[in-house]
Amino acid sequence: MIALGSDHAGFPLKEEIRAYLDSKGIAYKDYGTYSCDSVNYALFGAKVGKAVAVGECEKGILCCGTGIGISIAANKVPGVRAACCSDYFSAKYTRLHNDANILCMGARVVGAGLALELVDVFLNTAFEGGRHADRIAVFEQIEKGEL
Ligand SMILES: O=C(CO)[C@H](O)[C@H](O)COP(=O)(O)O
Repeated sequence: MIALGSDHAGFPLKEEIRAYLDSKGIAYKDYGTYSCDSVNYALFGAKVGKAVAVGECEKGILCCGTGIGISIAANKVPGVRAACCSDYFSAKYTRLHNDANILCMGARVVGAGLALELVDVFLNTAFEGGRHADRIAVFEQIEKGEL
């Protein structure tokens, strides 16, 4: 299950992604927003972040204007590793090396064609583990205030 979310600026891109997931038969839960009416992106970053952190959804996809604000919000939720990406290499390597669990994109940055390529590689690339797992383990220590 994929958690989807956006603010008003990201809403049109979220709708493109929703249609793409439908066409691929990939299950998702849409946490809003549901129109172009102005909203606060942090609320939707938090909703999707929590859904992923508690295991309700395996991964998340978030869109705002830049992808940055909504990624900052999602990353405040312990257990979330949200990556704001606008190129293929980063979307691939944030899975391979960072085990990112939320992909964030800016609807005012990337077109729908590129965004769907990023979604595809993000959802279909496995974490490499090994030396990268040791590095990810430090995130948890930071979250617990141990570092
Ligand atoms: O990108 C964003 C946050 O990082 C927001 O989508 C953006 O700030 C919204 O701007 P506006 O209210 O002018 O539509």
